[in-house]
Amino acid sequence: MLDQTTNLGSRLKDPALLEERAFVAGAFAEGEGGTFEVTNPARGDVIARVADCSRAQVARAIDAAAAAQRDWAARTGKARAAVLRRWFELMMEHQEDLAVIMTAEQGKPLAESRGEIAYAAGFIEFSGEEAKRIYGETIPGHQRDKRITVIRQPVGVAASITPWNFPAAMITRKAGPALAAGCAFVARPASETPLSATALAVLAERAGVPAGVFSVVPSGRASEIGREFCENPTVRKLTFTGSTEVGRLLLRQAADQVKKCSMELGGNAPFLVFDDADLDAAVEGAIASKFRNNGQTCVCANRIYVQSGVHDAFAEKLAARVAELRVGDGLEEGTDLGPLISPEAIGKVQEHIADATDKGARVVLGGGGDDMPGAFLRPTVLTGATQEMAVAREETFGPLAALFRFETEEEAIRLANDTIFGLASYVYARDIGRVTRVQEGLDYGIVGVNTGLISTEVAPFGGVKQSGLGREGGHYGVEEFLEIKYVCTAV
Ligand SMILES: NC(=O)C1=CN([C@@H]2O[C@H](COP(=O)(O)OP(=O)(O)OC[C@H]3O[C@@H](n4cnc5c(N)ncnc54)[C@H](OP(=O)(O)O)[C@@H]3O)[C@@H](O)[C@H]2O)C=CC1
Ligand SMILES: O=C(O)CCCC(=O)O
Repeated sequence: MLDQTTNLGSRLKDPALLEERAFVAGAFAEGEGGTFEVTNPARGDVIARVADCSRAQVARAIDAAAAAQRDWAARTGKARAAVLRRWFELMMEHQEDLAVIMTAEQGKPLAESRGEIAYAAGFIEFSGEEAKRIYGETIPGHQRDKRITVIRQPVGVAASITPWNFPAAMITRKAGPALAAGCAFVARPASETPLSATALAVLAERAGVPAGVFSVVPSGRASEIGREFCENPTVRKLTFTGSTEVGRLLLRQAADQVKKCSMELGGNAPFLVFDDADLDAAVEGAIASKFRNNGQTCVCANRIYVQSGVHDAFAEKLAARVAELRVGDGLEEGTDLGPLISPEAIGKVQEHIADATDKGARVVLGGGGDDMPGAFLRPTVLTGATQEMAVAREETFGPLAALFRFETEEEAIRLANDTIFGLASYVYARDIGRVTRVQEGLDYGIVGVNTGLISTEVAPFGGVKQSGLGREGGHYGVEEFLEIKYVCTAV
């Protein structure tokens, strides 16, 4: 173990949560592929060497899941709920340690990491409660001697591939509902952020999740593990969060076995501010949405459309608020914006800024050229953005607030929908008729009305168009892990 790892461990009340091994079939194990390095994006130093699971090791985790699932699925919903409740409680008891681990590997400020742990634990809690309510149905028979019943059963072994931007919540948002439904689960975390996942495994074991029901297989070989999940017939459900590009690839690979898939893919969220909006609230909403996780979420406002009558006032207020945001190491209290996940991620933001300014946009604050070391980037606000710019077509995934001007409601809806994506969208207005028309006109899976924060474990999160398939959260999330069986009985 490296010095920095030891240092990180010494910050924890429970150093056993800092786990570099994989969790396969109920046991912590070294990686058959050796190890891969995890770095702290705020400093660029190596903080851990984590087990690099081989494809064969992942196959064994899948076999163990299949074996463990039979008993897990046979338990009552109440019994599964009790285990999930304990897992939730342990996450909250260790919230601070889990947050420190997350910030060290991901970079987000501690306050956001604490928030993510509560959010992540919420999925385990909520899904566990839903385990008791996996109801069937009776349907009046189509003939005098026929009785029709519908039952819901677990889909089988589920496997996940998740990104680095929410190292805990993207796993629990899938694993919680899967376990509630009676599935066993194999999680492959992003190679940048495996430590939050292995810490979850430590707590799952302590909570009494049976051996094999939840495995964590970190690996530096994403495409190999993706192939195993798609080609191994024991995996009946693949659930992925990440880029649309990788989502498409996994869908193609999963097609050969007609595997059930949930895909939570890229976004390009429009944030509409109308003339009648409460401007101060709209500015706060834009800050919350745009700069959460330093702009690195698929629901971050990517295109801020402001109606002409309030455009200049909004731009001025927004720039003033953004100027107050403190950039720094997420482990230091008071930091508002941590580093980006990697120096490469900075490149994409800078490209978007350069492309926009080349095409006529004006930088109001920031600008991307900076002498800060590491993966840091000061936030930028620019005006005069248009649909032709890269920032209008692709998600920036960074701290760039691009303002577009519009005149009419129809134009705003048209511009907002002018994208292949359809995950989250936001509207600030006070006229109830306008709000209703706009929320109905937006081709998105999620609409925030007069709020910039829409994420919660109780609601169905997911997108339309190329933003994905399926929903996560609430009872909808559990349904993604259930099959419907119709039974026709002659009496
Ligand atoms: N919808 C969302 O929430 C997210 C969207 N994105 C978008 O994607 C862009 C790129 O980010 P990035 O992190 O590279 O996203 P990716 O889609 O590449 O990565 C997401 C996950 O998929 C894994 N992965 C990558 N390639 C494959 C493959 N061939 N088969 C199986 N799994 C694979 C990654 O592994 P590994 O970590 O080893 O690369 C990671 O665990 C961002 O700028 C953003 O626009 C990114 C993250 C989340
Ligand atoms: O960006 C993502 O990966 C989606 C998760 C965002 C959220 O849950 O709010």
